[in-house]
Amino acid sequence: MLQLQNLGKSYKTGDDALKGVNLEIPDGQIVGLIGPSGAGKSTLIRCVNRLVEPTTGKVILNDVDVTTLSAGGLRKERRKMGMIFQEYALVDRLTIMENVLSGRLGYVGFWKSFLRKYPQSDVDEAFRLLERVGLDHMVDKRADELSGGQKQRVGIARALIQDPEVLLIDEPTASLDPKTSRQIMRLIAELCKERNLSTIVNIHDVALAQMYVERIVGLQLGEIVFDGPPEGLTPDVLTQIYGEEDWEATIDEVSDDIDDDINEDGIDSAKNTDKVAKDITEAVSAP
Ligand SMILES: Nc1ncnc2c1ncn2[C@@H]1O[C@H](COP(=O)(O)OP(=O)(O)OP(=O)(O)O)[C@@H](O)[C@H]1O
Repeated sequence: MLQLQNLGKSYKTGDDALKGVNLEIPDGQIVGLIGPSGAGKSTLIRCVNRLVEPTTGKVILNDVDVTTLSAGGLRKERRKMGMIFQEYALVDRLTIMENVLSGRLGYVGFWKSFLRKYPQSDVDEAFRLLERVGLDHMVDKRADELSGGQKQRVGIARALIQDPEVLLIDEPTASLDPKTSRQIMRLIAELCKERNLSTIVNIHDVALAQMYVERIVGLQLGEIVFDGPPEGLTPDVLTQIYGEEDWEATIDEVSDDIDDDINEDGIDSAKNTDKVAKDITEAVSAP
């Protein structure tokens, strides 16, 4: 169970990005975080693993108060928090297998990881995970030879090899085409259930969120203004979260033209930003 208690973040610029957020996410539940640009979605996700330091409140993961941990304690706790990024944050020149194994960095230490000396059990688990995400036929391919959808599958396997208790997912489909986006969201929802993970997924696409998550939290100006099942997102509620728009049209987009071609290529508009690279390093870095 992940609990956020009165979580607040004020940036030095004076922006109050989060204003006393309270949220409980049981094991195995996937929560879709929606809201307009600037609502505080990324800030909330990054406060959970303290990539952004909260100003007030607590983050409690299975009885551990993450907010009061020392640097060493925090590094250990972050092993339990898998992160998945919009721009994948893979190392282009490494293979799929090496990228997945880099998720073990927090366990094996930097030098062993640098020299690629992973225990056989980690390699076996990486194979299992790559099979689960549908990439076991291309383990030796370089990351920069992959489509966007394939890169995100590697990102998912890398997060899972940490053996996390929580998944924090920031815009996993924003760089993907609609069909690949559905495949990735479906995979995330399945894995969350299979592994009993508390999951927060920050997602811009309301229709996509409605298809794959069981609970939606709507943020506006750093406050929760909706918390309920996808069916509760009526045009009135959406107007409250986002402002005026033709919401009937948005909700109608929820069609079920899904297929099972998991290796379908996605649009890869990835431009790995320094910020994301820094985040992933911090999120999995060794003690
Ligand atoms: N590093 C920062 N320094 C100062 N202000 C920031 C910083 N990061 C975010 N903010 C501010 O905090 C608020 C919330 O930003 P945040 O990125 O969390 O929103 P968001 O809902 O994720 O937006 P988007 O959907 O556009 O990514 C905004 O007003 C933003 O300008």
